[in-house]
Amino acid sequence: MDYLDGLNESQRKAVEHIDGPMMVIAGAGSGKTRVLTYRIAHLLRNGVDAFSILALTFTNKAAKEMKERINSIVGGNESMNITMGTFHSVFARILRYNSDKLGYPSNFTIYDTQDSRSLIKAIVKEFGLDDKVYKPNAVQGRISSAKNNLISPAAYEANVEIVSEDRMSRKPEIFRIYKEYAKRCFQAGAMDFDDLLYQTNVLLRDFPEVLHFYQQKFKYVLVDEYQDTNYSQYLIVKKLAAVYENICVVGDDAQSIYSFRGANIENILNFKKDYPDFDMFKLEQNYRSTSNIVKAANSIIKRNKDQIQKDVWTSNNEGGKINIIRCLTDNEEGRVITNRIFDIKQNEGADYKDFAILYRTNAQSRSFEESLRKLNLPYKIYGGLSFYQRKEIKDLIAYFRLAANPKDEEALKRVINYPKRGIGKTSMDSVILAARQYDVSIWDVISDFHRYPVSIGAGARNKMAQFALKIQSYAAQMDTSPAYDLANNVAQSSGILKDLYDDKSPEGVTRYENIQELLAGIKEFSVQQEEKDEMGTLSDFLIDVALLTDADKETEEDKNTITLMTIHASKGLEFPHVFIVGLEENLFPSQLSLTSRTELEEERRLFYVAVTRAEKTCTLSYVVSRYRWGQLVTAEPSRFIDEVDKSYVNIENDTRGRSGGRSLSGYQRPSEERTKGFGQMGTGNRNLRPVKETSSVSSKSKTGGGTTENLKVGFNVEHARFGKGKVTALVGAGSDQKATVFFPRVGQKTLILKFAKLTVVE
Ligand SMILES: Nc1ncnc2c1ncn2[C@@H]1O[C@H](COP(=O)(O)OP(=O)(O)OP(=O)(O)O)[C@@H](O)[C@H]1O
Ligand SMILES: [Mg+2]
Repeated sequence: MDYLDGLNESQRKAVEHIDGPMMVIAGAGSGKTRVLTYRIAHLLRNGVDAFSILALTFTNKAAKEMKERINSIVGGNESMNITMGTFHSVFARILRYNSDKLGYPSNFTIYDTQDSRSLIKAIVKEFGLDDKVYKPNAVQGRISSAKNNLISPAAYEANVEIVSEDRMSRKPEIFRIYKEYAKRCFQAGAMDFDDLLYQTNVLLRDFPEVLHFYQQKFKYVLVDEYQDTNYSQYLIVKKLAAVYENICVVGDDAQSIYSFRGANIENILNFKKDYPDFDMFKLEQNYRSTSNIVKAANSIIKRNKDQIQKDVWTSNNEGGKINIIRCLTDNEEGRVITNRIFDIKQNEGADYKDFAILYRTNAQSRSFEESLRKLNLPYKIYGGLSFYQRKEIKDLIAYFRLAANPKDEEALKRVINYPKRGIGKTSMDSVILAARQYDVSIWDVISDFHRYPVSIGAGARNKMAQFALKIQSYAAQMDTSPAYDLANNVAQSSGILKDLYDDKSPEGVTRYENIQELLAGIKEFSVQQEEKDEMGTLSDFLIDVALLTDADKETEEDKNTITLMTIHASKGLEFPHVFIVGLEENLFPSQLSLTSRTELEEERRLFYVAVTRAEKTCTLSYVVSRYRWGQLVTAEPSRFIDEVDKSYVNIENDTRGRSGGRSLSGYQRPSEERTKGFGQMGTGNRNLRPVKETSSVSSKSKTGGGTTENLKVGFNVEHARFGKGKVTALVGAGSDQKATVFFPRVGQKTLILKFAKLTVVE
């Protein structure tokens, strides 16, 4: 079969467009990413050299999948030679080849968000500023936004408008912090995430021969998720495509959700200005979702004023309605959703990987983790505290970073006295102070006390010098040893492995195992590199690690697991069954977004993104009270629930007015103890109108003793064969209502109430 047969008429036209600028703006699930993939395959089929293609994707995982798909269409492994990945990972590599021009070492460090924050914190402290006013987060946001708009420290300081904005927000010293921050990153041979784009712009601006080289190399440029590019990214793409103008961008203005990171929807409008003769393609048929989901999503997004008109339709089945579940607490939400997943899996033979739980903030994952773990269901959390952010992993990686770039100050400060080698804080403070006075990096001082004398005790000085020697010996092996050999050597001789091995507490054992896992990962990296006939240094490995996006952190055994992630990270992905949780005012939409229409519209786009991830079923949930910031707060259902057209919605367990005195049974949840007087559930139910009345349990299911009428999650029940148990979830209504019950004797069962002989017991 011809590969073009896998496309509809409009998609095919877009794919067959080879030369000249083009743009596809189309709704979710309409095949934009598919068009991009097929278009690359089509280019290759038409004799375009793989080396001349640059494709920018939202995650590295998406790039990997795209390559596999291209290979399956074209045959062979030509896709290996395409430059493809996220903006950050593609340009980090380009910067590595050219770093000397910018005065950076080729093994420059990439500072993660935590590194940046700790550096900002240190600067605020050194400047004697109040860190309650100059909060690292806020300052970092400001610096990041400056960089993404290509505003240098000098330009920042000279910009009257910006400086007066800072003054208005009572942070007039940000320009000084920015300047010092940029200087210190440079001294440390480090770039933060924004620098990867900022410095690429500097490189292409100040070195015409470099620009020329890449313009000639990348004759075809393709960008997915174009609506979320920021100014810095826009300009890179514009410069690279300036000669051949073979540029293809695909996106959906209705899914622009990264404006807080400087993403600029105007880039879509700029495209029209930059390439007046561009060809525009529209895709309107959605292939992903049931028609109920597509229609519900349309009804959400049409409330936004700022959008390009689109008509998305589908010929897929109608499917079920969007379910809305109300829970009392976040813990109950965890249980109910988990049980629902369990049921769908049992009844439909779905795989774990068919399910996604999407939330607004990472902190919401806890209750789901707990209940998934209880039921022993495999899951994977993307984002949040990932493997690479664990202390022991960061410690060992800090050694790797130093081996690649000894000037990396954040890494140096982290491990100069770990494992303990008797270098105290006072000596370190003196060294840091001296480094500032000599205007060099800490590394310069400790590796050459003759040149940079510091008045500290001889003992401390010796220990620091020994540490420097150790790092130098690692650094010497960087370019000659395969990643795994050096990593293993560092893990042993730094003393980290021994330190963790000696700790026999369960946590210590886990940490030791984590280090082994990291080493195993590096081993795998080394083997893969060898297969490509490359050595693969530890510093190559570090780039891969530093630029993993939230959706990338997946290992082999993660493949068939339930996905937990933020909506932001879910962009571009699809799952048969999607649960969007925590639909409450001040959480989603987020409290911070309630001050302006544009911000509220961005939250609504986020909601649209979430709903359009679903293929077969989409479930929304909200709770009446939730623990936030260590306190129980009463929540109101999100306005977004109300905004979905009622014809596509099924409100499931609306139990208003029926909660009576039996709302919370004794052992239902520990939260009850935490919340005396928490009895007025339903008060938060403000805007919700039940679509259909649901009776909790058919009263005909009376059996023997207590009846199961008004059965609720948390009730103790007894079953003739299974014995005593506890209700963990209720699903459906009327004669179809089912209860999931955990029986200590036999495990969990889902029972149809009209058949099951259940008795409520105290
Ligand atoms: N012509 C087609 N025939 C069959 N399946 C298709 C066709 N076009 C797209 N699909 C499928 O529909 C789903 C959505 O496509 P794709 O992910 O490319 O959409 P998208 O527009 O990029 O979505 P998003 O806006 O969420 O990024 C995918 O599973 C894709 O394989
Ligand atoms: Mg896509």
